[in-house]
Amino acid sequence: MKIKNICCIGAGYVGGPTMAVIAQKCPEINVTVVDINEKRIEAWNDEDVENIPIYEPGLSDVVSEARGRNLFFSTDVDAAIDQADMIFISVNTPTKTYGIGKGMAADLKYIELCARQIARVAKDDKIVVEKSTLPVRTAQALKNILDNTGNGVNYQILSNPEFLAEGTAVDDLMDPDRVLIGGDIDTEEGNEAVQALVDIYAHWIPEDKILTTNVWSSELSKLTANAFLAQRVSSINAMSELCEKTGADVSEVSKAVGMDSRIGSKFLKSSVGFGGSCFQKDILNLVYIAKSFGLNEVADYWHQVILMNDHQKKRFAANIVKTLFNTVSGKKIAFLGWAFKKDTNDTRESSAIYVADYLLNEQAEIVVYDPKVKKEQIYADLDYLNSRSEEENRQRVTVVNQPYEACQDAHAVAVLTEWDEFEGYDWQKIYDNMLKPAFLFDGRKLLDRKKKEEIGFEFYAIGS
Ligand SMILES: NC(=O)C1=CN([C@@H]2O[C@H](COP(=O)(O)OP(=O)(O)OC[C@H]3O[C@@H](n4cnc5c(N)ncnc54)[C@H](O)[C@@H]3O)[C@@H](O)[C@H]2O)C=CC1
Ligand SMILES: O=C(O)[C@H]1O[C@H](OP(=O)(O)OP(=O)(O)OC[C@H]2O[C@@H](n3ccc(=O)[nH]c3=O)[C@H](O)[C@@H]2O)[C@H](O)[C@@H](O)[C@@H]1O
Repeated sequence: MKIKNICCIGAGYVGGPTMAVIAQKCPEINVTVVDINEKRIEAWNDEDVENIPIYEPGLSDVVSEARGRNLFFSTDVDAAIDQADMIFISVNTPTKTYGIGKGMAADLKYIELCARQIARVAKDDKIVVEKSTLPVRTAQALKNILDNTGNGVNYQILSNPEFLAEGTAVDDLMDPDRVLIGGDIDTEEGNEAVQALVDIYAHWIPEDKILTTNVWSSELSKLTANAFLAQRVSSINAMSELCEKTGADVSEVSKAVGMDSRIGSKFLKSSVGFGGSCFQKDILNLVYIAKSFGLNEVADYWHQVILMNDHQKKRFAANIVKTLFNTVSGKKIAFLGWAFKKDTNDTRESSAIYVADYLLNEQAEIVVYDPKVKKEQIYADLDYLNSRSEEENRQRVTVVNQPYEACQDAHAVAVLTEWDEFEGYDWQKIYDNMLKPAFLFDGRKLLDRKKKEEIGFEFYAIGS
C-alpha cells in the first residue's frame, strides 16, 4: 500500500516538526497538518519562516523547503481527513484537571474528539496513527469509537510514539535512535498498515532502526521510556543534595558513575528539577494506570520520581531565601532563563515557574530574562497557578529583553535554564551592578564556580 496523502491533527511541538521532516524526506507524499487553533496555523503559514510558532534549531529550513510544495498547514480539519490515506493524531494529552483521575490520569477528550471527527468524515478506509503519548490500550478505545460511529469503512490503528526531545527535535527526527511502530501484526491488514508506515520512515531511516511490535507494547514503551529518563534525573538530583552535605561534587559523581557502560553517561545532569510538558504527566499517567490495576507498589515506585522532582525545585527556592538572611521580602531576584531547557521557547512545567511562585510567596520582586520566551507567556504561566491576582503577578514580576538590565541592582541572580549564552556574559559587569553581597545561584551547574568566586560572588550551585 502506497501512502499519497497524510493528515496530521495537531500542529504543536510534535505534529509540526514531525510532519515537516516527513514532508521534506518524502516529496511524493502530500502532508497536511491541521489544527483548530487558527493563530497557530496562521503562524505556521507566516511568509517569514522565522515566525513559525515553534522555535527549534534547524526547523525553519526544513519548513521553508517543504512548505507549499507538499507540506500544508490548515484549519480545515474535515477536508484533510477526507483526503488522507493515513491520519496521525498528534493532539495534546494533558493531565486531567477534573473528575475521576484528576491530577493523575491523561485527559483523552481531545483524542476522542479526533476519533469522532474522523469517524464522521471518513468515506474510505484509513490508517489512523497514534502519535500522541497515550495510556496503554487507548487504541482499543479509538477502534471502538471509529467502528461504532463511522460510515462502515475499515480502520487500522497504529501506535507510533514520538521520542524527540525539544531543542533537538530536528536532529532527533533526522537521526532517531529508533522508530517504534505498533500494529495489529497478527493480521494481514494490520501488517500491511504497519508496512505502509515503515515505508515512509524508510525514506531516511535504516530499517534496522525501525522496530515493529504489537500495539500495546508500543503504547507502553513510550510511557516506560519517559519514566526511565525522568527517573535518571531524579536519581542524580537525589544525590545532588547528598553531595551538598558531604563535599562531593555531583558533576564528578555523574561522570564517575556514567563511565560505567552499564549505566551510561547521558541524562545524568543534576538540575533544579526536570520540566517540560511530558515527564510529569506521563509518569502520573503511569502511576494511575498501575493503581487502576491494583499495582500499588509499582505506582508508589514511579510516583517517587515526581516527589523527588518537586523536592528539588522547592529546596532550590528555599535555599535562596535561607541564604539571603532568611528573607527575600522586597528583594530583587534576577532570573536568567524561564524555558524548561535550553534551545526551546517552551515553558510548560518549567522549574522556573515553581521557583518564582515560591519566591513570590516570600514577597520577592522578580526580574526575568530569557532569550526566547515572550513576556505574555511568563505571565500566563504564573497566572495559571492561581497563587495570586494577575495584577499582582504583573506588579511583582518584570520581564526584560536584556540580561544586564535583569541583573542591575539585584540582590541575587538565579540561573534557571542552561542557555549557552549565560556563561559568556560579562560577569564582572553583572557583579559590579548588583547589590552586595552579590549572590549567584546556579540551578543548572552551568557556570564556572572558581571564576565567579574570584570576581566576588557568593556562589551556590546545585550539587556542590
Ligand atoms: N512536546 C514534546 O516534546 C513531545 C510530546 N509528545 C506527545 O505528543 C502529543 C502532543 O504534544 P505537543 O505537540 O507538545 O502538544 P501541543 O499542545 O503543542 O499541540 C497539540 C495541538 O493539538 C491541537 N488540537 C487539540 N485538539 C484538536 C482537535 N480536536 N482538532 C485539531 N487540533 C486539535 C491543539 O490546538 C494544539 O495546537 C502529546 O500527547 C505529548 O505527550 C511526545 C513526544 C515529545
Ligand atoms: O515525550 C516527550 O515529551 C519527550 O520528553 C523528553 O524530552 P523533553 O521533555 O523535550 O526534553 P528533555 O531533554 O528530556 O528534558 C526534560 C527535562 O529534564 C531536564 N534534564 C534532562 C537531562 C538531564 O540530565 N538533566 C535534566 O535536568 C531538562 O532540563 C528538562 O527540564 C524526552 O527526552 C523525549 O525522548 C520525549 O519524546
